[in-house]
This record gives sequence, C-alpha cells and structure tokens, in this order.
Amino acid sequence: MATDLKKIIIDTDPGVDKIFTLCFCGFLLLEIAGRTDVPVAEGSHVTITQGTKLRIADFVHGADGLGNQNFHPPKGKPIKQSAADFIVEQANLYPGKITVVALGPLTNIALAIQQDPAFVKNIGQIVILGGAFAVNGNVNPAAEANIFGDPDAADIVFTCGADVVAVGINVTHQVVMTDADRDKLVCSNGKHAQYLCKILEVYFSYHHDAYNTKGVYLHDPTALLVAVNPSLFTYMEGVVRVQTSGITRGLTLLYNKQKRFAEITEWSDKPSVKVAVTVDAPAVYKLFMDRLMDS
Ligand SMILES: O=c1[nH]cnc2c1ncn2[C@@H]1O[C@H](CO)[C@@H](O)[C@H]1O
Repeated sequence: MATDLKKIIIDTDPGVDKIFTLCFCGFLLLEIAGRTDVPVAEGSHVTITQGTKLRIADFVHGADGLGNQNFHPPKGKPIKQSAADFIVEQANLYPGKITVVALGPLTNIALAIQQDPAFVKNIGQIVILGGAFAVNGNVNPAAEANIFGDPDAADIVFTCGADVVAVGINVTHQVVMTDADRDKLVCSNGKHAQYLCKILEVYFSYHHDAYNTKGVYLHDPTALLVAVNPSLFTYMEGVVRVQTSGITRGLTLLYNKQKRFAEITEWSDKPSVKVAVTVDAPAVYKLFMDRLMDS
C-alpha cells in the first residue's frame, strides 16, 4: 500500500534541542546517523536587512552549538543552491505538499517569499518555532530567540498569507525533560542515547542557572510535532505582527480579532495565522522519549 509520506524541510541553526529533533526524525547529525542522502543547503549568513546575525546562544548550546563535544567537521558538502533557492524549488516541484519547519530565525523563508511571488501559494505549510505569545521572551522580557534573530524576516513570514502555524515558548515551556528522565535515557538502549546525553550537559546547566528548573525545555521537538501531529495542540487564529525596532524589538503580538477597532491598525487587512495555545504535554513527551529510548 502506498503511503503518502509528509515532505518536510527543516530550516534550522545549530543547537542542542535541534539535534534532538533531527534524532527524533531518525536523522541526528546526518553523517552520524548515516543519512547522507538528505540534502543540506546553506542558509543566509546575514539577516533579511543585510545585518550581522547575532550569535546569542553559545551559553545555551555551547560554543559549537552542539554541546561543546568537539565533533569532527562533516565530510559531506552542502548542495550548491542556497537554502532559500532550495525551499522555493521544492515548493514549486510539489505544490501544496511541502511543510517547512523553521527552528531558527526566519531569514531563509522570508527570502523565499521575496524571491518567488508564487511561493506563498505553493508552500503547503510553514511551522514556526518562535514567538512568546502573552508571556516574557527568553532573550529579554520582550523577545523570543528565533524571532529576535531576524525580526524583519519574521514579520514578512507572519504576514505573507501562507498557511502559517506558530508555536511559541508559551507552549514549548510546558514540555520539559527532567534530570531524572535524562538519567533514564542514559541507561536506555536508544541508538543515540549516549550521544544525546553528552550534548545535553551544557543545555541542562544553562536551564538550571537561568530558570532554576531541574529539567530542560524541548522547544524544537515540540514544534516538529505541530507539523506531524497537529491534534496534540489547540490553536487560536489571528494576525501576528512583529516589532522590528526599539526596546521591544522581536516582540510578537497576536491580534485575536475579538474587538473591531475604530482606527485602521498595523494588524488591519493582514492575513491570519494559527498560533498554538495549549499542548498535550504528556503525550508529546511520551512520543518523544519512547522514540529516543527504543530506536
Ligand atoms: O536564552 C536563550 N537564548 C537564545 N536562544 C535560546 C535561549 N533559550 C532557548 N533558546 C533557543 O531558542 C529557541 C526557543 O526560543 C530554541 O530553538 C532554543 O534552542
């Protein structure tokens, strides 16, 4: 029986919880997992306004973005196309069928939108790990890290008119791997469990210090599940705008359309997106841990 497998492009920067997500997909770091068949395209080095991309998270993920484990550089090379060109090409080849899961700043997707007027129609869905909806950010009280990385790009993506679903830290902070579960993972037969527990050390100590929690937030794996198992979440629809300057640069503000304002606002006449508001955290967590411990 033919199965209609979902076609997913993961648009990501390095990071410990990103590796967890790739591992969950059966990829891990592609060479470690022997998945050299998966094409890798290089993303933009500058923001959509040609600004320098800030390195803001070495204290979260380690200086190499991978838990300071000094891995050998990969032998394989990225494909020649840029990430934006690749995303545009795939959306054209498989109209309505591609889901892009964005786990980092949104520069590549904003570039794809600017490059090809048909992209918004051709892309199946854009799942964004990003934003802090009605809660404090994690870079500063206003901004979540991925949106803060390129707020202008984020505003382009949120208002582009494609099928956009955002999962912010108001939701991902509910999915926590505890210290005790990390210890269970170390002792499990999972193929990548030892490796994962090593790269987790930096990430755990950052969470202990920054949040005073005995556990880490599984941001990125949770976002992936929005793409593959959306019924584990509930959503609100509305227009999201991103603050691009000032002390609240990177703030994501959802207009829930409950009030009809007398004035025209920056949210008027913009397309709606879906924003995750609740998550079945035990179910998400179980799916995730079962996969990591048993495969
Ligand atoms: O304090 C932080 N600074 C920068 N990046 C962070 C921080 N905490 C988590 N993340 C990263 O940003 C996304 C969620 O906001 C996640 O991808 C996580 O890896």
